[in-house]
Amino acid sequence: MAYVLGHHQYGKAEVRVVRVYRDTDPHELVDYNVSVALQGDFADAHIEGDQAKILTTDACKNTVNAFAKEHGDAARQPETFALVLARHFVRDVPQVSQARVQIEAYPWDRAHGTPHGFVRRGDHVRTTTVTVRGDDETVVSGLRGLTVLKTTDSEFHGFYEDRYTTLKPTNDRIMATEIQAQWLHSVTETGWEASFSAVKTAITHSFANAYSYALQHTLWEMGQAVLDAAPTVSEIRFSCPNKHHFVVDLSPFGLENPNEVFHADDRPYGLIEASVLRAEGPGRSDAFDPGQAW
Ligand SMILES: O=c1[nH]c(=O)c2[nH]c(=O)[nH]c2[nH]1
Repeated sequence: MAYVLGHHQYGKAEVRVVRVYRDTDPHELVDYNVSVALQGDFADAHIEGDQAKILTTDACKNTVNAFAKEHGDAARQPETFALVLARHFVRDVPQVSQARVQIEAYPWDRAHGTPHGFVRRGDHVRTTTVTVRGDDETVVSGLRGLTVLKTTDSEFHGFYEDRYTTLKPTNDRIMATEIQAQWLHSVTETGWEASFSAVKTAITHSFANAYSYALQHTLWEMGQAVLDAAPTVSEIRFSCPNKHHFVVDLSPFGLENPNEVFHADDRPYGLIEASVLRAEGPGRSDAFDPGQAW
């Protein structure tokens, strides 16, 4: 035959499951969007139309929902929930050789101290990508949608110029971005919530405090801050749009504008991406969500 089947995987994407812990007072909840991708002995489904080895994607969805009850404790953290799910698919379904479970976790805050009222927190989404292949397990945590801005301590000048370059150099500008980051752990067990919080704090602290000569420079500073703060993180990858803020020309109105009034442009945007990793650490590119622009 002239053709061979290349990479293939399948599963259920975006199972929206909310788990309420009613046996606690006050109630607690987690709110997840779970995607499962399986690899294994599935070529016959493509080539022969033979479904004998296909665990249905419907069963994948059912497993996610059932595990939210049966493994309620694990479900409290996205990383542990993804681990029990991925281990199940690999260990209990013989034809599955690799399971990747990705979870987006939507944070909720308790409303006004009530035991059962919540307000969805919109400042970021927490993410995880867990991959299990035999005994090999990788855990990547992440966040997206974390929008940050600083009103000064950001310069951009000295750049290469060609005949199409019109950008004016600046010694003082607004810098803003919507941070998307994923970081690889060298462990599969830790206090996931505390770990997430330490990384998020390192990112925002570094963004706010480190003097910036470019968004590229800020990614490098934030990456180092995370590796300093989290000894069990071996690599962090950033994908950050430069949310340009342009100084509005108020001279037609006889007004000066010393960096006070800006137009917040939404597109196009510079997209700056970088990975920061420990020099001695082994790279595990296969652990990361390829959905991020890598
Ligand atoms: O921080 C920046 N990095 C760039 O590469 C770039 N390019 C650009 O036009 N503005 C900026 N800002």
